[in-house]
Amino acid sequence: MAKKTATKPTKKSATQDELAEKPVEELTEDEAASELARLAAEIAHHDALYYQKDDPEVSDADYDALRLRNEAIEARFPGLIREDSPAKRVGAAPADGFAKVTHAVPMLSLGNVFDDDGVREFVDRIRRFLGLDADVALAFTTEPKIDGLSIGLRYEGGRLVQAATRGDGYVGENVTANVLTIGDIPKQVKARDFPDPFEVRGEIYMSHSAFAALNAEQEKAGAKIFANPRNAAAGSLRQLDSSVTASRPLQFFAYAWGEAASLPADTQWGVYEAFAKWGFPLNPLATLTDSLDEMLGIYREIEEGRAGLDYDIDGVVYKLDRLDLQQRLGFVSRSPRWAIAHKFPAQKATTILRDIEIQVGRTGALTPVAKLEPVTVGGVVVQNATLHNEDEIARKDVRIGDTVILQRAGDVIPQILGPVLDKRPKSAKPFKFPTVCPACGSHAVREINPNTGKEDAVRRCTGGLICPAQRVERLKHFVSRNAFDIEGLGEKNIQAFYDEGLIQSPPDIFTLAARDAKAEEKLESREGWGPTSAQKLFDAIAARRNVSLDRFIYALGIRHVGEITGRLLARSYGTIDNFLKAMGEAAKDRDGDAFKDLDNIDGIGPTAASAIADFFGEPHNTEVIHDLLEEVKPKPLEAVDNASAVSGKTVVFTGTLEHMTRAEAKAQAERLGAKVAGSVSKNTDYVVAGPGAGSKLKNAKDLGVDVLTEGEWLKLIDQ
Ligand SMILES: NC(=O)c1ccc[n+]([C@@H]2O[C@H](COP(=O)([O-])OP(=O)(O)OC[C@H]3O[C@@H](n4cnc5c(N)ncnc54)[C@H](O)[C@@H]3O)[C@@H](O)[C@H]2O)c1
Ligand SMILES: [Zn+2]
Repeated sequence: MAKKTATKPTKKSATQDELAEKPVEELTEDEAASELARLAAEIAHHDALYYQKDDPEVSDADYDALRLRNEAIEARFPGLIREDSPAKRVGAAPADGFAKVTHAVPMLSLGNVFDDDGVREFVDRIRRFLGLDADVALAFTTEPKIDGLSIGLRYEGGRLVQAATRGDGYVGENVTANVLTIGDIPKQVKARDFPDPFEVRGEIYMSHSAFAALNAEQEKAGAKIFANPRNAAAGSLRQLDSSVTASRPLQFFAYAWGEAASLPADTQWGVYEAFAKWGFPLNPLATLTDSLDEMLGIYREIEEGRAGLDYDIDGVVYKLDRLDLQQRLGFVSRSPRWAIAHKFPAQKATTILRDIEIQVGRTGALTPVAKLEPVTVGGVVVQNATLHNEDEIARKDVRIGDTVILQRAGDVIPQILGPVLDKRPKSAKPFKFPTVCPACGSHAVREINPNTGKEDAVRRCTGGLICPAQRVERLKHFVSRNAFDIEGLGEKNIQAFYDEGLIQSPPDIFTLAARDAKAEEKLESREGWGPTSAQKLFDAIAARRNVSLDRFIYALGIRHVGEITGRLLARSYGTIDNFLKAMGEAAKDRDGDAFKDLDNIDGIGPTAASAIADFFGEPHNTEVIHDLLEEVKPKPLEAVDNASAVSGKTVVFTGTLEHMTRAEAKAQAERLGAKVAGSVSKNTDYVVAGPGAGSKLKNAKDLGVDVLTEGEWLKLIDQ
């Protein structure tokens, strides 16, 4: 187990922050190298969140700014371009859980331009590359750039045999079972001229209406809310269970191809026509033109019609029509020379930030929401915008009363880019993020990630059992199968009893029968209930008054305490009284022995240890537990052998064991009443050291702890 170190948040050093702000022209070579390293790491981090988890933590605009800065620095210092430069990469490698598919033809990205000049240069560059004069007409297809995720569909003998995501462009994820559930995508193409094999490529997307319906359902179920239709489409497609994908309405447009035995035409447009004939959906706004002015005109038409479309688009893609010329032009780095995306500018507006409201989610996360003077951005009235989290507010230094710049990009939730400093009222003070939960008054804390030593961006309420924002979810967890497992008290009944005020917190469950006996309106007279079913429920509840200690601990819903940790805690502390006493002390003093012992339990990491101490440091929680214990007497996990020679002793195993695995040795020791710790301290009674034992053995010797061989240990426990 990783030892707990001083977990002060490691703040980015001022120099690194300053560096990030420095104009590219002023960077020294050393600074540029360090900036490029930082950008490579930061962009890789965002790519993993965006492409693998479908859960970005910064807006696309912020992400694009990182990429642009990387490009600018690379352009000035070409000698410093890194092997792992983000400019050379596409997407992210496949996530775990999916089989990998190597693309026969790489699936790359597209270059971007942001204005008419960019498009002009793109066309000029093509002419220069091909050595064509300005009077030679060049035809281009124009079509909306769909904001979804690309997919490669491989057909053999006309049958869809494999579907793969783009991944890192070379290796994608096999999502065939999921794609088979998408109605838009032909599973079999009978046409005789359909190439064999043939890989059709295009975009999978989710419509606005489907997205809104999905999020409404997710919210009802307390599940993850998707930031935008793109994330929802990607999250829905990249499911390990294809029945989940089947329940999400995904759609498809074809616009490209990969490996092909032959092609039905020698132009992009000709292939599109064949796609349509074979039954693949083509975007109805796609057209063909041979004039630059017309391309730009079409761009504007599509941009104007954008708000009326039922799906997100973020630009227009131009592709050179002739395939022989595409072939000659080829690719540069991560994009083709013969195609480009003309991106729409993000829609921006300024307005006044009236207030910052803190919402508490069902997991206790505190989210700041900007309350704005209503303003129209891109045809939509906006009154709320996300501020993501505490650090984001501080970084952007947005204050209540500020005039702020608002942006609605492909994202459905508008973003605040920053304040207009000239318009800042004198009275505006930096926003103080609350450290108590606005819903229940409990402490709200930021966890420390033990791997990075950094604070989690999210602040969470610790009042799990009493926080109204979290209560129902906690109650559902409390009665769930691996916790109290009360038959007849499932999620539906808990919700109903909660809504009616019958059960507000766990102790109420156990007073239900007594209250019902006195009540005028009895449970049995409710719709769907009767005397038998009511009595059955009361009996089921009564049967749980002696639930085992591990279930009891797990039921409390402490963050990072799952069933296994619940069991470890129950084993280590034996009785509820011991446990509560130790946790009370651990909560009071993070440097004290009680906390160290907790942190030392083999299998409990520093994150869980802190979360447990936070939980018991919150008086609201201990009050609920106190009330609960008036009703419930948790029983120790399993009879441990108190008469054994090692009962009550603390033992540490280290090195290789020969007669049993580490897990077996641990379980056996615990059965005999010993505590198994992960590291050696002055409280350790025995260290059992096998071959290869290292620092623990040394610590034991330094501290004068008894060191046993495996054989000596077995003798001691009489096995
Ligand atoms: N917020 C974040 O953390 C984060 C992280 C990574 C990427 N991003 C965002 O993702 C985007 C970059 O992703 P990218 O590398 O996939 O590039 P891209 O999405 O800008 O362009 C390439 C993609 O466009 C798609 N496309 C849609 N319609 C098309 C059409 N008609 N013809 C051809 N291709 C079409 C294809 O899937 C293709 O792979 C940016 O918008 C970026 O902001 C955001
Ligand atoms: Zn709360």
